[in-house]
Amino acid sequence: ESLSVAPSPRSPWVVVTPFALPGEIIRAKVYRNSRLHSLADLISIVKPNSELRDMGRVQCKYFGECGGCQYQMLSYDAQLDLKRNVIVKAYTNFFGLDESLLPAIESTIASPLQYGYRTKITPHFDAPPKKIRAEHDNGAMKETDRRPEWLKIGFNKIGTMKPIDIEECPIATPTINQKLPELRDGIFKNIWTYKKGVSLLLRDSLAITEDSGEGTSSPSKPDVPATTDVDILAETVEKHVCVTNHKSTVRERVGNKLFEYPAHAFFQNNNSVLVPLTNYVREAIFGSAKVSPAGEQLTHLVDAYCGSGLFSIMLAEHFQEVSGIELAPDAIKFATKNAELNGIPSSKIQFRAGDAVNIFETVSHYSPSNTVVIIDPPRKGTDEKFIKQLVKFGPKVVVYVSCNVHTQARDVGMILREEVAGGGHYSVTSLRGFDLFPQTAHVESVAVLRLKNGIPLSS
Ligand SMILES: C[S@@+](CC[C@H](N)C(=O)[O-])C[C@H]1O[C@@H](n2cnc3c(N)ncnc32)[C@H](O)[C@@H]1O
Repeated sequence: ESLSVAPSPRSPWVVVTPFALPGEIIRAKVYRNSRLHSLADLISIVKPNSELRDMGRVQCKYFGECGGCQYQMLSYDAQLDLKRNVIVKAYTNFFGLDESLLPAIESTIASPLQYGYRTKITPHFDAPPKKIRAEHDNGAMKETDRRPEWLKIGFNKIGTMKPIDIEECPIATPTINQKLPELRDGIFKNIWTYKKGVSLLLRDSLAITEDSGEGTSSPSKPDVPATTDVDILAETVEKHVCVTNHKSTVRERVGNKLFEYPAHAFFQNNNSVLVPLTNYVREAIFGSAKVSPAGEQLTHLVDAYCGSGLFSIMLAEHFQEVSGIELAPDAIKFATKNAELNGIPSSKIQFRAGDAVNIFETVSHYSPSNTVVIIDPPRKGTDEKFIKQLVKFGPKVVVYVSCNVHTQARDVGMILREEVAGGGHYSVTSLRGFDLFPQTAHVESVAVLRLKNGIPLSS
């Protein structure tokens, strides 16, 4: 979205318009007025910012209409720069402390895939409108295998809650795009059976074959218990399939590890960036030479908001003991299963279902000065209760991974303000974006905090 400020003598007034870039002169039509700002549709670009905009880069036929990927006219480097600015602005507005307490915000780390990366999409459609259903029920309408004009299966039109029809999604993986037409055809054929709108699910998964235990696979009975089996799987089973049933199991490979999770549950949506992301977190903790800065001995890991165990399992080999916590019980079952799947003994890694704040009771035997806590909460961020417990525990290193840099900036500010029980404060030692969502305005942000004695705070 672009922000245009109405010229004086008007009172401060901002017009929010999608798809416009800094420095452009645009013609826009206001469709809604709110307090201190209006929302507008872009009608035309009177003077483009030709340094930034190149419409030849756009790869999606729905660009400008679909609310999804607004950055396609930008070079990838410009997208990464803009995302860095989002982090700078979020910390300027929400950190709540002096910005001199922050390190230089480094350049955003690129995604290896910039299209064809999304492993999950959820197109949706509305049920037949009443009038049309009445016509159908009266027998006044012919059955058809083709999509009726009123039926749109796709993503919301920008600025609305109504879907536009989407036949392909260039940011989704090829496996998902191959499945989409078949799924859409099934809906055309059965549209009169839908009384309500439906959100579809398409997830890219590695095939789980007979050999690898499909059908027998259950959280309590791991289908691939030993590391050697994982290696065999790596060579033999890398066929991708598209999972559409919310209750099915999805399997993904991240580096030399395998992860399974229920199709309806959370998993990071860009597989291509997960090795760079988890390597980055490892290096942020231990230093690039795997030598911990200034004689730190980091032997214990706490993974708060652990989902199905991505960070715990990817980093387990670098720690003596790992403990994860997550609210969703089925994600925890899969995290435990994933540890087994990758040959990590239960004596070393444990996962618990519960609110993240409860983890500090269960790791009271961990020595804080040897402990790293990873926090990866949902968009709303973490909360004061968790932060108070975190600081009371006082781990040596905190890595805060976030898909919402605004709540992250607020939470990091809160952590820095608290004084640790044994004295000292946290300081941010690195802050940088990760591009999990190329072509879109979203950015993942990773902040690394270390406990220092006697760091002065200015607010
Ligand atoms: C952004 S996801 C991160 C998951 C995992 N770290 C990963 O990378 O796959 C956030 C997770 O936090 C979980 N969650 C939400 N609220 C929570 C809470 N109060 N305590 C613990 N986990 C929570 C969600 O179920 C979700 O799995």
